[in-house]
Amino acid sequence: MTFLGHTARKNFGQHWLKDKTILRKILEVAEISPSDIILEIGPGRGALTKYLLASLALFTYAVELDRDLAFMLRRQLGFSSRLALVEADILNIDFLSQGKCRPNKVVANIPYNITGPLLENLLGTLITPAVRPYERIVLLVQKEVGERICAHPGDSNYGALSVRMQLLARCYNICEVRPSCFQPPPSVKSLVLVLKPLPTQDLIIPNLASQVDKLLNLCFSSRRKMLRSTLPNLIDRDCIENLMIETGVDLHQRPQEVSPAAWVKLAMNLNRLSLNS
Ligand SMILES: C[S@@+](CC[C@H](N)C(=O)[O-])C[C@H]1O[C@@H](n2cnc3c(N)ncnc32)[C@H](O)[C@@H]1O
Repeated sequence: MTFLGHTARKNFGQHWLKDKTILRKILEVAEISPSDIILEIGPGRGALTKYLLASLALFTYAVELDRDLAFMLRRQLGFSSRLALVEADILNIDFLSQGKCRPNKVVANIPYNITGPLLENLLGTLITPAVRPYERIVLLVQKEVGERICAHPGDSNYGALSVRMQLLARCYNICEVRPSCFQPPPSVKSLVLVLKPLPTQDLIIPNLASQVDKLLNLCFSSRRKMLRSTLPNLIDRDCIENLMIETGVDLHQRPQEVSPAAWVKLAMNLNRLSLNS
């Protein structure tokens, strides 16, 4: 697919969003107000950027890796005093540590091949979460990944990613996006995902987070086993009954059935048991 002589680059995940209903939906769920400073990742040919410029947003940073597209966009939209077009790899930029003019929201149709590191860049990790997180992150992601992030205990796709993400942010699956909404169409379905990072006071402390991390790695590596069969790798078999009573978590469950809050309770008690021993 060529745009002003530019052929879409597969390795940069270039799929231009052309469906106006989806573009409007993204803007709607971003809930943009006049004080918002937006970060757009990968403006590409500017489909979403134009909507952001027409919105109430105070200012938009658009970060594009592709030099040719950045050049074309600068010529097309560079007149706007409410837009800074940054030619860079988003993974090398830390907007969160900026001062007063830092973006407070992210709105983007991202290249799917960098979803994992990008989420880490935007939210931090369970052990080292972003200190002053974005208020709201609206992303188009691969449907399968978005569904895993938003999955509930008991869903077939609920896993360690769901728990880690839900302990960092409220996660909402807004709507599915068909491949035909893009040009060229990607080979996978997509969805609009909204993440509302939790305020710092609702995050778990690093010590506890590393225990949760350890628990998730251990238990989800044997996802068919009941917790009471896996946990003796971490604590004395004799403590299992106590752990069940003190946490109220049924250890006959498999990891896929355990809620994020229950993982935290388990980790808290494991921390205590290991301090006592
Ligand atoms: C899926 S396209 C979206 C384009 C446009 N926003 C749209 O909706 O039509 C992803 C865009 O991200 C850019 N991109 C890829 N990797 C990037 C990175 N590491 N940093 C910044 N931009 C990147 C690509 O060049 C491409 O323009």
